[in-house]
Amino acid sequence: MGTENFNENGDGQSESLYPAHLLQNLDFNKSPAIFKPKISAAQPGEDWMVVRPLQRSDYDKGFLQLLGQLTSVGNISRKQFDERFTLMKQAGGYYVTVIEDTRISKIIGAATLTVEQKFIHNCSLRGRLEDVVVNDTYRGKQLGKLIVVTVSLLAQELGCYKMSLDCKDKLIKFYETLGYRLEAGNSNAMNMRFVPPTVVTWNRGAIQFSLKSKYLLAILNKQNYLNISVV
Ligand SMILES: CC(=O)SCCNC(=O)CCNC(=O)[C@H](O)C(C)(C)COP(=O)(O)OP(=O)(O)OC[C@H]1O[C@@H](n2cnc3c(N)ncnc32)[C@H](O)[C@@H]1OP(=O)(O)O
Repeated sequence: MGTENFNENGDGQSESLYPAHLLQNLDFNKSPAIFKPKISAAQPGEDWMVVRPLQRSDYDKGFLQLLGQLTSVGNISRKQFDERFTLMKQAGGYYVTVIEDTRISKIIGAATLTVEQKFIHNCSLRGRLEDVVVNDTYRGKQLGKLIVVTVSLLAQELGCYKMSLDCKDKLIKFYETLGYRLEAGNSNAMNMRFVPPTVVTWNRGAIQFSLKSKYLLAILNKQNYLNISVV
């Protein structure tokens, strides 16, 4: 994906992360998920609801606050959001997808498909499902299923040979109804957590040093350049 604008309204505000038309022809009959009543990304069942790619203007539509119902997000400025949006778009492979309640211009559901480029399996593509969340006042109305099936079908459409996810045990049943399987001998998620860099400020007369990496500090300490420790 290049740096095309994907600004389908031409208003400068609705620049999309990826082309919105990719969601219009997804065949929901390919999914084992049961929707009662039947809905799809193109026809989500309510005229005030739209399933679409993340847009730059979603900073003002509560997208980050919605992610806050999933995990800690931090205090992200508009500039930070803009920069991350631009980097994701330039890199390609990021399909952050949202559901908007257009009556109140609020993002009420989200899920991300990331597509990895591989050498294995004949230079294949692998999809990963990340950051699935539905606003708590809209849960239990099929929106979780809708957003997950949307990005899963998108992964298939883009040519991924498989799609993987990590989830809490209590959500295994939810994902099984959507076609995901625990594979015997191949269903362990392992993590290595990295401690965020420690900022240490060192005052020497009028001069102030700030070191952001405890590893750099450790090296300097070892060489006797500094005699301070990480707190
Ligand atoms: C890969 C990842 O990102 S994992 C992280 C998942 N996200 C979270 O945990 C964030 C907090 N939770 C949520 O946002 C929501 O509860 C979601 C996204 C998990 C589900 O959204 P909803 O809109 O409520 O789901 P939806 O209405 O489509 O429910 C589908 C089915 O799953 C079941 N289900 C939904 N949530 C849960 C849950 N937490 N535990 C068990 N079953 C659940 C529902 O009972 C429903 O079953 P049914 O079809 O038999 O009636």
